[in-house]
Amino acid sequence: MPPTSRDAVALRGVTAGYPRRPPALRDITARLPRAGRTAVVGPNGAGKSTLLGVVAGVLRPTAGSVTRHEDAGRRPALVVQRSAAADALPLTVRDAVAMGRWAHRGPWRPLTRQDRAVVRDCLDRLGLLDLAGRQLGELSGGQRQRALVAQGLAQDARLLLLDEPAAGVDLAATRRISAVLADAAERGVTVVQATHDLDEALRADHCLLLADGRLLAEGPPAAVLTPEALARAVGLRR
Ligand SMILES: Nc1ncnc2c1ncn2[C@@H]1O[C@H](COP(=O)(O)OP(=O)(O)OP(=O)(O)O)[C@@H](O)[C@H]1O
Repeated sequence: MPPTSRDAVALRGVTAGYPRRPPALRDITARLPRAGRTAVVGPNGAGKSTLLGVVAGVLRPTAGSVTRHEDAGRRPALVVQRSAAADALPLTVRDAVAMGRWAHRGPWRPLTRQDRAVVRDCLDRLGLLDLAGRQLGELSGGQRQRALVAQGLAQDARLLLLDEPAAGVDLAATRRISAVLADAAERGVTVVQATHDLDEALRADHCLLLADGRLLAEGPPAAVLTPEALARAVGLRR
C-alpha cells in the first residue's frame, strides 16, 4: 500500500548514506502508520539505523523525500544505542532522563514541577527509580539501555524512534520495554524500532524488512517475516 497522509511518515524513493560510501539506503518507498508500532528488521548493515536517522531528520536523503505528517513543531525523539560519549559524562540516571525534557524547556533550564513528574514517571515505567541517583557510566549495559529508553520517552514526542532498544537487555527488561512501547503507541505515539528480535517484531503493527539498503517487504509483521523472506534477507536465498 503506498504512503498516504493518514500515515505519520511517508518515505518516497529515499536514497541516503554517508560521504564517500555507496548508498546505505536505496530507493525506499514505505509508510510508518500513525499511533502504532513499526518494526524495522534486517541483517547487520541492512540500513536500519540509517533509516531511523533519515526519518528523524538527522540524515538528509540524497534523493527522494521524507514527509512527517504530524510534527506540529515537535521534534521526533531518537533513541540510539549507548554511546561511549554519553557514558563518560558525569550524569546520574535522573539527569540523563531529565535531559529528555530539554526538547520542551531548552538546555540547562530549570525543570518545572510537571517536567519532574514526567521524569519520575519515565523512571518508574522503566523500573529505574532505585537507580535514579546512580552515575550513568556505572550502570550495566542493560540498565543503561533502559535509561536511554526512559530519556526518549521523557521527550514526549509524537514520533519515537529507537535503535535496538532491547540490545543486551535481559528478558524481564525486554518485556518491560516492549510493554512501555505498546503503551506509548496506545496513547497515540508513532513508535518505530529497529530490532533483531523477531518475537518483538511480530508484536508490532507494521514491519519493514530491509536487506542491503533495499526494502524487501513491508506490511503486517506475520506477512512480512516469512521464512522465505528472512532467508532472502540474509542472502541464503535469491
Ligand atoms: N557513520 C557511518 N559512516 C559510514 N558508513 C556508515 C556509517 N554508519 C553506517 N554506515 C554504513 O551504512 C550501511 C548501513 O548501516 P546501518 O548502521 O544503517 O545498518 P543496520 O541495519 O542498522 O546494522 P546493524 O544491525 O549492524 O545495527 C553499512 O554498510 C554501514 O557500514
